[in-house]
This record gives sequence, structure tokens and C-alpha cells, in this order.
Amino acid sequence: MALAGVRVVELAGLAPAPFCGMILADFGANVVRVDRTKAGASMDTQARGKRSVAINLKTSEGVSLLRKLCVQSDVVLEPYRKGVMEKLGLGPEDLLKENPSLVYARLTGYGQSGMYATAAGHDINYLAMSGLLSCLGRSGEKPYAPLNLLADFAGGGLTCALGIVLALLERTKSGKGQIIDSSMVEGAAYVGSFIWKSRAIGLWNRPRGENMLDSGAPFYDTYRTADDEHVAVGAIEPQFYKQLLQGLKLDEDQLPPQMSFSDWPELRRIFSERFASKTQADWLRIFDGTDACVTPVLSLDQVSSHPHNSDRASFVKDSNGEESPRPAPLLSRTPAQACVNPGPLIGEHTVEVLKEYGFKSSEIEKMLTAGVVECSGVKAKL
Ligand SMILES: CCCCCCCCCCCC[C@H](C)C(=O)SCCNC(=O)CCNC(=O)[C@H](O)C(C)(C)COP(=O)(O)OP(=O)(O)OC[C@H]1O[C@@H](n2cnc3c(N)ncnc32)[C@H](O)[C@@H]1OP(=O)(O)O
Repeated sequence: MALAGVRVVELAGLAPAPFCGMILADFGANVVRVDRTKAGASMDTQARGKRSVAINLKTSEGVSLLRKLCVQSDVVLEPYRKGVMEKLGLGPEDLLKENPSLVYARLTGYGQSGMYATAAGHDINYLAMSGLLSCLGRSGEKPYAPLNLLADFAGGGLTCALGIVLALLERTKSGKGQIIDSSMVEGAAYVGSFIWKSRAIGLWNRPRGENMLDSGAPFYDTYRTADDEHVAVGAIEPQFYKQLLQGLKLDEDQLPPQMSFSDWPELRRIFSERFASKTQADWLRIFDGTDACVTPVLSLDQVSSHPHNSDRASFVKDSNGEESPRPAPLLSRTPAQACVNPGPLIGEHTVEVLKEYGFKSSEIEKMLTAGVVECSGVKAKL
């Protein structure tokens, strides 16, 4: 796999950093998640392919242990509030001094500087600060956050993974590591570059929810069908719009022009009435095989069995039978391989990993006894 041989230390966090670590693990990196001791069950739902070491970082021995792990690693990924790692003596200056080729990734909401740098926050706050949240929502309604996808995952975990891979690539030339300041506000804004850069062509001149791609246009929206399912319609270009009207059995000459903004509410009413007259399956029989850009709105339970997705095996099952998306994109020679085992228990691999990093059984025993580290689940032999 593409990242085989890359050693990553991921400090346990909420959603974005775990996703970043999972991407690296899916593509072959050896990812060790550092959990707290006495933590109970892990909340990490993105733990596929990782191992867990439980270390008490509130002890000096725990801090020096983590430092030793980082010195022998390629990447450290930390998800804490600005200043937390420095307070522990594990800031980038300290670690890069000992391991100049270390890639030190810091994934936060607001980045390492600025007036909000030390403030708590979550996806919705970061999205709001990126400017994008102001664009999301139906006409006349307040802004609406689309799950926690944009800041936590697209602008956060995924963008940070890109930064790590770029830094690793650059390191092959310079031999040097570097610090990655990954701010979810900036990552989300960057993902939204199209919005900024297409303002000049008038795509976003109208109020929220009244533009072409923000649910304003009737040819770019979802519609309820007779069986209470939905279809998604994305018939933007005139040649595709024509096919939409043909499928709906509407006569273009009897309708207002496609791009007449003031007629969009009336067009939407007509489309809604038509779509409500047949079931989703009826509409798919009509539109599948055309370029009308009409697709079913599939639930999470339906996606893997849709013939298109099942043909490509786009979803995978783990050993518990739980389904999730196969890692994307597909690399032809060195594709990712999602691990089928469920995520690790907290501290499940403490002994195994510490041995791998060169610690002697007696040293590990001492740390276990002192509560510096914990080992749970399957007891490894010392
Ligand atoms: C009713 C509740 C149910 C909860 C169910 C939860 C279900 C999951 C839901 C996921 C929701 C996802 C949401 C929508 C998100 O947006 S997640 C994104 C959150 N934001 C970020 O990640 C940005 C960067 N991080 C942060 O800003 C902050 O970490 C935070 C998220 C605001 C949390 O702040 P806070 O809890 O005060 O932690 P921090 O200031 O980071 O300090 C961490 C402290 O923990 C310590 N620590 C760390 N590892 C260890 C260890 N192994 N052993 C011992 N201690 C450890 C650190 O030393 C630090 O301690 P201290 O400096 O505070 O003394």
C-alpha cells in the first residue's frame, strides 16, 4: 500500500483527527493511537486499522515515553487545543529537535494563531467562521449545517491527511520534517474555493437558497415521490434539462425559460406535482439510461445494494458485519485495504507496540505497575 512503512503516532481526539488517522491507516501507514489510561470505552469510531497504546501523559514517565515513540516515528498527529502539547513538553520544537525528520501535524479548529486559537469549538463554529455556513440553507430560513461533514472531515481530517502526505513527499527530497498547522476554518474555506471564485460569474448573487446550486433552482433539487422516497435532480445544462422535461412529459414551449429566476417557484411547483405522481422506482425506470441527471436519494442502508455501487464494491463490511465506505480514491497498483477488524480496545496493543519500539519487557512491566501505561483486552506476553 502507498503508505506502507510510515509510522504514525495519533493522539486520541474527537472526530477529525481520528478520520485523518484512519485515512493514513487505510492507505497502509502503521498508526498507533495514544489513549488515556483509565478511560473506559473508546469513542473513536474511525479506528479501522489502528492499534492502541494507553499512556498517562500526566506523569513525567508517560511524557518521556511518548517522546521516545515520536522520535522513532515519521508523523505525530495531535488534536488538542493550542498550547496543550507545549505544556506537556511535547511541542514541535522539542520533538523536531530530537527527530528533525518528524512531520508534526496539528489539527485544530482555528489554527495555532489568531484571537480564537485557544477557544473551544466544534464543526458548526468552524464552518460559520469559514463563511460557508452563511451560504447553506433554504430560502427564507436560517443557515443550516450539513451534518459535521465540511469542517470536521473535508476541511479537517482530509485536508490534514493531504498536508501529511505532502510533507512526507517533500521530506524525500529535503530529508526534513515540518509542522503542519491545519485549521478547520481554513480547510473548510479552501474546500469551498469554488464559491469564492465563482462569485464573479454571478453564481451567488441572490440571497441564500435562491441561487442555482443552493436549492434555488428547480432543476437542481430533490423531489418527493409517490412512495415517500426522494429523487435528486441535477439537470443544469440545457441538453440535460431537455431530457428531464421529456422524462417528466412536460412541454418546454409551455413552460417558462429554464433560467428565469422569477419563474423558479412556479417551475418547482410543477416539477413537485409531477414527481409526486409516481414512485421512485417508476422514475428510475424512466430516467436510468438517460442524461437527465436524475438519481435515487439512497439511504445509508440502501447504498451498497444499488447495482452501480455493488458493481464497484464501493462499500465494505468489517468482521462484525458493519458496513462502511471503501477507502477512496482507488489506486491501480497500490490500492488501500480497509482493515476488517473492529477498532482496538483502549490499550489493547500497549505491550506489542512498546516491544516493537525497542522497550524491554522489564521496562514495560515497570511502567504497567506504576500506572504509566495500561494494557487491556488480550493480554500480551511480556
Ligand atoms: C452528552 C455527551 C455525549 C458525548 C458523545 C460524543 C459523541 C461524538 C460526537 C463527535 C462530535 C464531533 C464534533 C461535532 C466536532 O466538531 S469534533 C471537533 C472538535 N474540535 C477540535 O478537535 C479542535 C481542536 N481541539 C480542541 O479545540 C479541544 O481539544 C476541544 C475539542 C475543544 C476539547 O477541549 P478540552 O476537552 O478542554 O481538551 P484540550 O484543551 O484539548 O486538552 C486536552 C487535555 O487532555 C490531556 N490529555 C490528552 N491526552 C492525555 C493522556 N493520554 N493522558 C492524560 N491526559 C491527556 C491534555 O494534557 C490536556 O490536559 P490539560 O492541558 O487540559 O490539563
